[in-house]
Amino acid sequence: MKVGLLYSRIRTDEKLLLEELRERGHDVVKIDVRDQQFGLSGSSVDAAELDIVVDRCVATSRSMYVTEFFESYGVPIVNPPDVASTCSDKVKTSLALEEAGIPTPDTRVAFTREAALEAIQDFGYPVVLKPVVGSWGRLMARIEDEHAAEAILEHKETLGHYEHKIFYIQEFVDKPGRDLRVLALDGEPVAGMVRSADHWITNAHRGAETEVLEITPEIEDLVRRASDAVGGGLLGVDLMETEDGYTIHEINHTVEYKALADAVETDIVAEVVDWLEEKAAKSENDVAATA
Ligand SMILES: Nc1ncnc2c1ncn2[C@@H]1O[C@H](COP(=O)(O)OP(=O)(O)OP(=O)(O)O)[C@@H](O)[C@H]1O
Repeated sequence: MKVGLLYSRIRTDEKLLLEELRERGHDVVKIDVRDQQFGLSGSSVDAAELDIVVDRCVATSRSMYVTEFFESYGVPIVNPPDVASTCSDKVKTSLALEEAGIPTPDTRVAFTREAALEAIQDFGYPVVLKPVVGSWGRLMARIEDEHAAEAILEHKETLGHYEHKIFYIQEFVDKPGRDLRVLALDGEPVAGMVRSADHWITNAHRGAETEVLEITPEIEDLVRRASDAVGGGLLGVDLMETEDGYTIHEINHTVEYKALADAVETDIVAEVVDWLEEKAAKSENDVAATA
């Protein structure tokens, strides 16, 4: 198959994917989105010759728009723009999970400092404030008291880009020093890891320790439903443990899998490529059936 790889930086994740695709004899067209222009009916890349496109842009802004273009050029894309749009925005993700009846941390959004402070006081301390669009735990705050709340809200309102004036306030989940990441392909869990840290933000790239997560039927069911809720695809579903069971706080649409690949025995990159092959073949069959 001929695969278009959209990227702006080749990380280990992309290297692993490229290696697996090439080992299997697939033709890969590397598309550095920084060098391209995307027109309404086509770009300098011949989209018609691609069987599938994989979006690996690090910047959410690029990922959001470039997926729109390739979908409009009629190429199957992983992940499609509607999935990127929901997963890249914490408000949309929270609403999608809630609508699907999936446990997710209680969250409120406010647009002014005053309204945000009221919401924070309703939750009580500690409370979590997150940017609506963001990753790697950046610019997240665990707020312990009113003085800190006032200062952070003032800073965000005064110094922040307009997106930072959307205050996304979330209950603090008193998790046991770890969270869980499951990689899923159209809802099917491939592998999972536990990320443990002394810090309340337990992201792997911040140095959390990782170990294999046993995917229980309960986790499998939640991951499948969470994936369906945002439109499926190649996703990283993040869960936290609470006294009342799991809660899902995040679904990543350009998921990094390097840490997971290191933590588990499963050859996750091979599984991803198997799945891409199936997707490309299915799309070819669908086209043939309608021709
Ligand atoms: N409400 C919460 N209560 C307690 N801890 C939380 C809460 N929300 C997030 N965390 C911790 O912070 C980490 C990062 O949170 P989140 O995934 O929402 O941010 P992110 O910037 O989207 O990170 P990533 O891109 O790595 O998924 C989580 O893995 C978890 O350890």
